[in-house]
Amino acid sequence: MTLNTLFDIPPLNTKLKSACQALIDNKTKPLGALGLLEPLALQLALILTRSENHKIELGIPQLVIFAGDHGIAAEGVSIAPSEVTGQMVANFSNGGAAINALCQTLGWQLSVVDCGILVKPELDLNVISQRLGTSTNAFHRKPAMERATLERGFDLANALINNMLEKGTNIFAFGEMGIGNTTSASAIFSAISLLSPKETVGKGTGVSDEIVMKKQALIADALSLHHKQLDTPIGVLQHLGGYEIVQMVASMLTVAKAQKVIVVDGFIATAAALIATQLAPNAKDYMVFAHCSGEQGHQKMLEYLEVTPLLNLGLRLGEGTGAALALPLLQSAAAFYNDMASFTDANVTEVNG
Ligand SMILES: Cc1cc2ncn([C@H]3O[C@H](COP(=O)(O)O)[C@@H](O)[C@H]3O)c2cc1C
Ligand SMILES: O=C(O)c1cccnc1
Repeated sequence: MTLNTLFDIPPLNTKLKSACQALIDNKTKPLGALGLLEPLALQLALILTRSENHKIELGIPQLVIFAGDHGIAAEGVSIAPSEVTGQMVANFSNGGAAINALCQTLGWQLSVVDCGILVKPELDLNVISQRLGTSTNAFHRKPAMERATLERGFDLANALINNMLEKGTNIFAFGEMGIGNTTSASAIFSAISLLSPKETVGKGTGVSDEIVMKKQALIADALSLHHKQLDTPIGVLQHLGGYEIVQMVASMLTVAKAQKVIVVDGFIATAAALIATQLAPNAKDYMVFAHCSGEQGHQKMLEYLEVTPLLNLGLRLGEGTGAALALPLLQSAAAFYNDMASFTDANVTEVNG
């Protein structure tokens, strides 16, 4: 597969827009009274239905966690060493992480993908192997990865998601695990937005102010080292990204190309969404932004993308937790769209003019 085949994403079926909006407006409630659930229902209808008489049918939702290790972690940019990435992968497989508890409660199907972590997971773990290496290069010294590695990551993720699409999945969320990956996500955001690292770097797992300054300095070094290669989204991803971020970008593009729903998680997932939308602007139409995380920089990233998140719970975990939590809101939007009566049907006096 060449990368470009994923950039050609069909626009939403805007011919349906006024009919679906009218259907929402004619339901027995004051205009707009269901708040953000209303544009959410409209978006779901435009993605998943083919006429205003059709219901929104959400299938079994699929959450995929992509894990990868980062060379930059050796600079001490996190509260944890890189080994914790692999330990958490085992924890996901054994059902003991926050995301397991949420998926279990909310009904997400969960898959875990090793995109390239320090030590290969034990064979008895339920982990899909799509390894691109053992760790990226520290990006303040070298490109995070080779271009061919990025392309291989696109192929692997594309094949995995196409397989899930063939089973009928129409709602996806992507989580990540990778010690040091908030530094990578901030670098990506700075390279694309041209905001200084001071504005894009936060505390990640909860590092000290001193480490925050170190993260900023490492990113500033990387931006100046690679500046000639940062003028395309693929250049940014190759030089500053991570193996898990590459596979998230490709997965998002694959889902958008298939015209299904992507629920976007926190800071790192939104950095992947940022690259995906730079590569294919129409991809944004298929994305629901689940939440604004506690990571400083996430709100600015959402503003840069001109999107409104559904939740603001101060989460700062990743793993797909924020995306998982948004599922009941998507289900509620579909439920009111599918099941509420119109003023005419219910014999209620039309109040919306
Ligand atoms: C035990 C543990 C579980 C996690 N689950 C997600 N993350 C989150 O923290 C990491 C990013 O933050 P930073 O850039 O500061 O390393 C990612 O792995 C992310 O998924 C975790 C981090 C830890 C330590
Ligand atoms: O917003 C996130 O996704 C996030 C924030 C801090 C650490 N890991 C993830």
